[in-house]
Amino acid sequence: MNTPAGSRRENGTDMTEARTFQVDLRGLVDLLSHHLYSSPRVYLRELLQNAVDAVTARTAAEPGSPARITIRTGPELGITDTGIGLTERDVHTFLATIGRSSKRAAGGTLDAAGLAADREDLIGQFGIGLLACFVVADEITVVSRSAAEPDAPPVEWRGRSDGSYTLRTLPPGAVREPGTTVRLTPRADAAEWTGGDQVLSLARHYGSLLRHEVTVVEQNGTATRINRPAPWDRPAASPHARREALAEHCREVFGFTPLDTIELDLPAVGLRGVAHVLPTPVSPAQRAEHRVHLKGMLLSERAEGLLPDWAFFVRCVVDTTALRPTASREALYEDATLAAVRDALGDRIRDWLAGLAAADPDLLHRFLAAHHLAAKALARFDDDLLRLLLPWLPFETTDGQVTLEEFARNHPVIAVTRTVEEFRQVAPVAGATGLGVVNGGYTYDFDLVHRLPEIRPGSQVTELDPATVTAHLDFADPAAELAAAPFLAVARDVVGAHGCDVVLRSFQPATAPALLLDNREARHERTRADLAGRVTDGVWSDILGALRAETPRAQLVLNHLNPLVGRATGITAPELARTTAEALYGQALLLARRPLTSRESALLNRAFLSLLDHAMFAEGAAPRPGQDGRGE
Ligand SMILES: Nc1ncnc2c1ncn2[C@@H]1O[C@H](COP(=O)(O)OP(=O)(O)OP(=O)(O)O)[C@@H](O)[C@H]1O
Repeated sequence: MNTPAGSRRENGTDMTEARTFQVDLRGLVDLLSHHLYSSPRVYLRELLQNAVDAVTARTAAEPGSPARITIRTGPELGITDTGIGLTERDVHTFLATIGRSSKRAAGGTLDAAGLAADREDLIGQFGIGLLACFVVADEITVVSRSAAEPDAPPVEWRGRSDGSYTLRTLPPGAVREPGTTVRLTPRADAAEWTGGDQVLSLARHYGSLLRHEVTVVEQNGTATRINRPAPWDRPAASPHARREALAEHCREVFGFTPLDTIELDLPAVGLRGVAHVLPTPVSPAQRAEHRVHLKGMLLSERAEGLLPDWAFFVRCVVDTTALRPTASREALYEDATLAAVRDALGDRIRDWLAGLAAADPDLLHRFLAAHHLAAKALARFDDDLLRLLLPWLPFETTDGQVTLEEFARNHPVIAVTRTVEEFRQVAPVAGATGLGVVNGGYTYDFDLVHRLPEIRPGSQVTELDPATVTAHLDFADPAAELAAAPFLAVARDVVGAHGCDVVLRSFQPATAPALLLDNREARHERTRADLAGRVTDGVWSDILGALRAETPRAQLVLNHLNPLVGRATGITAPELARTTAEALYGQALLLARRPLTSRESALLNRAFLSLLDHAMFAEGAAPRPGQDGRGE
């Protein structure tokens, strides 16, 4: 029998032996570099972050103490801070224990070593950041002198990627100032991330908004300060100058000149920043990505979830103290705080929009020209915004692209189509008859138009159906109707097989021979009819048949004013009449711009070839085979 792991059997009793997990550091580093972090470059962010936290902890305990961070590049990379430093005991407890952090106690609260610094002010929390250095180096050296215990001897810790470390204390004078220097010699395969230029640009990338002084000193001695106050914290001579400065910042960060910049300030979560409004339309499907800093340090340039989905027309840069990072520190942790921040920022953007409607119609027009879709999405769920924005929102109508307010003034009854395709079919004809139709086929438009009577009492909105359009078309005169009767009978026979009725009317434009009034119900009806034809089961075919009797059918309206139709209604030869009816129906189908069924394609094909045949063998053309006069 197997002995359970961790227990031994001695003299018939179980002896349980406590063991400690062994951690293979190489495996852990591999995990971090390949599965947690998006790129080896994060090593610099982790080093900077530790330095920033150390300085924050010291200045909290000792206000006015030096607060400097210096990164030195060259064959060896070093980062020195004037922060809180470490004693020998701290090194064993925090630095050399993976997963232990001085910034968090076992229970998640502030650890004693967190000193006077509020947890809110520190960036680190997981106790794994330093491992990121092993992604670019095999050995890290940390030399530190504690500010909390200035009499404790300075210490030198050398940690290796195989998991071993050495620690020695240094003579008291070896490190003059409290603080810490971390040094590493990059591996040859990491040169790409550790060269002077690269370190400078990485430091700028991550640290541009850090609140303590950060300087990069290159091998040739050039010193560059990489951070300055956030653009929203910089003083400006006037509101105009401030707007200009924020627009310039947007160009630097995002590469576009914003239509406007909305300042963001949520003191409850220590959030400051800006939302830049995009000057051009953007697909709502495109994820809006924002630049998020946590306590100054860049978390992500592509953070999602900061704003509600509808706010896809802005790009934000924010710095916050209360949001939590994921362990990779490259995304925001989705929690109740993030949800509350998202709502609050959404409200702020909504207020900006409401402010425009009240105070800056010109800017509102420019905004809507680019982002009416977003505005419509928003207005649909927000009654106040609907009231504010509906008069300004453009819609496609039979009077062209106009606002609903304008359209409602000219049309007491507004008909709205459900699909773009329905609108395309009827718009030219309905427009000519004076019927006011709005294209409700675009996202949100159908719902919004239906809400018009709430905002504008007295206006009436109906859904457009084929019967409404035909009711607006003039009848052909009785004599013409009578003369066309034989052709119409043939046409009804041919087109009726496709679930479509045929009528003769007079309408403008006269250049249009026929109009196909079709809607979704009529199309479903055809599908049902098709199905009923195929279903042999008695009960089902009865049910489908009953349904068919009640649903509207499509209508082919032939235009009596059109010269071609005038000639067609005079055709007496039955074959040519059938082909002509098929061709007129086929052309109307094509104008409806919707996918054709296989039966409809076959009809078009047949009509086209028959007409070709007629044209080629008409009087004066080559005789048909078998009719070439040779009496075959
Ligand atoms: N420059 C420094 N000055 C003082 N202490 C430091 C410094 N760098 C690291 N430490 C100590 O080492 C500990 C571990 O650092 P590490 O970067 O691994 O984790 P962390 O910063 O606590 O958390 P995170 O994994 O979230 O970065 C820190 O909690 C801190 O006590």
